[in-house]
Amino acid sequence: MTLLSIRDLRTYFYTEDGVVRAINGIDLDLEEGETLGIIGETGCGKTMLGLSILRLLSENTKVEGQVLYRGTDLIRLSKAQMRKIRGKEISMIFQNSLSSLNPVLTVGTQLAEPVEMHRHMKKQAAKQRVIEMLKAVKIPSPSDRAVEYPHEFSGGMRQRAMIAMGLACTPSLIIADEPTTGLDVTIQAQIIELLKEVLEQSGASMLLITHNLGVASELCNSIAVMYAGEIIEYAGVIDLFKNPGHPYTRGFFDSLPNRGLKPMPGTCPSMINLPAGCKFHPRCPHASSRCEKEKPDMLKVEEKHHVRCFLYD
Ligand SMILES: Nc1ncnc2c1ncn2[C@@H]1O[C@H](COP(=O)(O)OP(=O)(O)OP(=O)(O)O)[C@@H](O)[C@H]1O
Ligand code: NI
Repeated sequence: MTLLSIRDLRTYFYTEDGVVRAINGIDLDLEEGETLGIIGETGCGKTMLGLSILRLLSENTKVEGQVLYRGTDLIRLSKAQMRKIRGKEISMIFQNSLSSLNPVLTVGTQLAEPVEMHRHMKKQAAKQRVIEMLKAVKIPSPSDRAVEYPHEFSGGMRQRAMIAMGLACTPSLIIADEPTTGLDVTIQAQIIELLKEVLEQSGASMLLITHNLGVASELCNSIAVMYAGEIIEYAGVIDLFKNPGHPYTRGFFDSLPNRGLKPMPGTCPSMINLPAGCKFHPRCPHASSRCEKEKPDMLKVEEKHHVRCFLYD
């Protein structure tokens, strides 16, 4: 069953400098129980995609298209209806756990909040649930830790607490934005193991936003590669690593430390002045005059492997 269907999603910011086109027509399907990775260079719109799905954007933003969650278009829900979905049906685990947690509230109080709100639990029951949650993410002495403040937690423990918060109301979909970034390698591995375990136990689907390909390969079934607010390649995880099709994906892989550290020439285009045609053409070693004028569709190179590039036309 398809849990989430995104159709022609577009997210624009209206700024003094002009319109920032952060998401430019994204189509994606996420199946029940699937983990889909969203990868790409910094600034390509990964976080904006997550925030657009949950409608966590500021007033100067316009979101167009459809985000169908179990057939309901989230874009068209009222703010009150959206609040009922957020945290309960779909939750988000953010990049920086220190800035996402409130420094003046204990970890336990913060974890209890969504439980009390969505599950209508009384204070005492919610407290019990918080301790269970901390236990589930393997935080030692959970009842002692629940009364501590975020700064008393180490980075790894805080990220565990964030995951616990994301799971508090047993959501069907978790959007995790760089859940291991900033943690040292050993802790990173522990958090990946923990995410694997919780996904297996809960059966939840996950949209995993990351530029860490190691993390993506450990957790994802399939991967969508983003460039300048578009998906330019989509494939099963093994297929993508074996046969990256888009010149951007290949360049991105080659630029990584474990794959040669060969820097890709140029930078991501400004989202205010996007190039015509294929948005990657100014940086592409294979660009032809067609690429300057025409935007390629997603072309099928193999079963479940699509690439937005005329090389496959
Ligand atoms: N509030 C805002 N107003 C205007 N532009 C914004 C705003 N927030 C983000 N942007 C722009 O939207 C684009 C996409 O940003 P986004 O944060 O989604 O990138 P990202 O892929 O998540 O990058 P990173 O890997 O660094 O987290 C960027 O060009 C950014 O400058
Ligand atoms: Ni981001």
